[in-house]
Parts: sequence; structure tokens; C-alpha cells
Amino acid sequence: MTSLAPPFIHNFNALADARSPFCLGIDPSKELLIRWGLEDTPKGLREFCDRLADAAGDRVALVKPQSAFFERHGPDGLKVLQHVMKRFKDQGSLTLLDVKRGDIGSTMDAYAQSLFGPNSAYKADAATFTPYLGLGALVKTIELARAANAYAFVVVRSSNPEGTSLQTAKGADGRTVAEALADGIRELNEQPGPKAFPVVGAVMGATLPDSDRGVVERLGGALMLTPGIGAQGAGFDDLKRLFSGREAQVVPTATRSVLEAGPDLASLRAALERHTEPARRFREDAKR
Ligand SMILES: O=c1ccn([C@@H]2O[C@H](COP(=O)(O)O)[C@@H](O)[C@H]2O)c(=O)[nH]1
Repeated sequence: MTSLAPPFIHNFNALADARSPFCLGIDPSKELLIRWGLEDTPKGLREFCDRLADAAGDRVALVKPQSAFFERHGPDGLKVLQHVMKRFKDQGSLTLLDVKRGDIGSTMDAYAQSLFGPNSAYKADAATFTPYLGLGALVKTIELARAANAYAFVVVRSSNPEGTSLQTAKGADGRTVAEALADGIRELNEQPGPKAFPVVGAVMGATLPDSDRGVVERLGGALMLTPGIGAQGAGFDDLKRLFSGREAQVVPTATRSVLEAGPDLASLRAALERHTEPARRFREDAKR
């Protein structure tokens, strides 16, 4: 299954420089479909996605459809998910499927094939994973991602307040769960070999307190996907607070704060620009 295409990290960096590092989340909830004057059906879902793709054009490096909002419409919803991923790929964006898979190793192999393998319905460029059955259970997934030149974002510190007590609990060696995960991700990315490029990133909420700077430092060269901007209360200033010095590794993402501007195309484009521009300026800071 080894792919000859350039690795995700290479493609992302090129697009982030040419467009913006901003990752557009796609969560077509019932509320949003109704707000856009659409039916809460696969037909409405497809119209929503097509309109969003029209608005986005070639403005974003990466899109992040949340699988749950497509799965809830059954098999026809999954066809729309396939369709929207292809549409954005055709517009030159990379696709990150937000599915947060996490299971024992043997099941993870099957999930990895379903996301990145030759028979995958989605052929995602990247996907999200949860590590609570152990980072070790994701190792084969990461090998498959590496072979396919894809990328795995592992949840380390989520944007929601409910995650904190679990993610900051300390193990016997004194490290928090998040610190131990960050060390494990750095080690996975530093493994030598013919395809020795970073293939594992971290989900690190933009809502996190300053005390999480230490986790950021442990991550080495991993990309950091930073949900929490907009609807969850964080802003682009929080990126400076948490990730300064690591600007080139940050993938700012937001969903509702863009989608709520629809269905009008001009309003959607303006909302998108309110996210792509500060994300681009933040990345530029790394070059100063
Ligand atoms: O820690 C995390 C990881 C993923 N998400 C996802 O982001 C969107 C919500 O984004 P908004 O910008 O708040 O609308 C949704 O798909 C979540 O599953 C997250 O919020 N936090």
C-alpha cells in the first residue's frame, strides 16, 4: 500500500503557505440545515456541502468533515460524505476526516484501512484518533498512515472542559496523561527509516490554559490541530498565548463560527476570511 505521493506534511505546508493554514470544519447539524433553509435529509445535506464548497473555492488548505453529522443520515449520508470529500479534493484542499477512532490494535488496523487503504470509501488525507486504549494500539494505524502518506491527529488535550481531569491525571512516573502522550507522539515522529517524516499530530484545544505550554513543547515537530476558536470561546490571540515559537506547526480550525454565516455566499466568504486571514498572519509570525 506504499504511496508515491508526497507526504501529508509536505502538502499541508505548501497549501498553508499558498492559501492559509486554516482548517474549515464541516458539521452539518440539523440546526444549521434548518438555519440555511434546507431539509434535514441527505438532499439538504448535499446542498449544504455544495454551497460551502462553492463559498470556499480555493481558500482553505484543509477541510474537516465531522463524520457523525453524515452518519446520522444513514447510507445516503455517507454518500454525501464521500461526495464532499471528493469535491474539496478537486478544489485542491486536503481532507481530514474527524472520526476519532480508538480501539484495540487489531480493530484499529481495520479502521486504518477503512480510512487510508486502497478500498477506502473516503481516501482521507488525515483522520482523528483517540488514544484511550493506549497510544501503542495506534502504532499499526500510524504505519498504515505513513505508507499511504496520510496523517493521524491524536487527541492529546481536547477543547472541551470535560476532558481536563482525565487528560491531566498523573501516572506513576509523575507525567500527566497528556505529557506522556506528547512524548509518545514525538518518539513516533522521530523514528528513523526511509519515510522518516512526521506522520502523527496532536489535537490541542485553543481553549487550554497556559499550563499546557509544557505539553506543546514535548510534541517536537508534530502538527497541532487547535479546535475551540469561535463557538467554544477561544480566539486567534489564544494561539499566540499557547503556541508562540511553534506557529508553523499550528493548524487553526473552527466550524460553527464560519457555518453560521450561511447560506448567503458572500457572508460565508466573509466569515471564512475572518478565519483564514488571522490564521495566515499567525503562521507568518514564524518567519519573522
Ligand atoms: O477537542 C476537540 C476535538 C474536536 N472538536 C470538533 O470540532 C468541531 C466543533 O468545532 P466548533 O468550532 O466549536 O464548531 C466538532 O466537530 C468537534 O467534534 C472539538 O470541538 N474539540
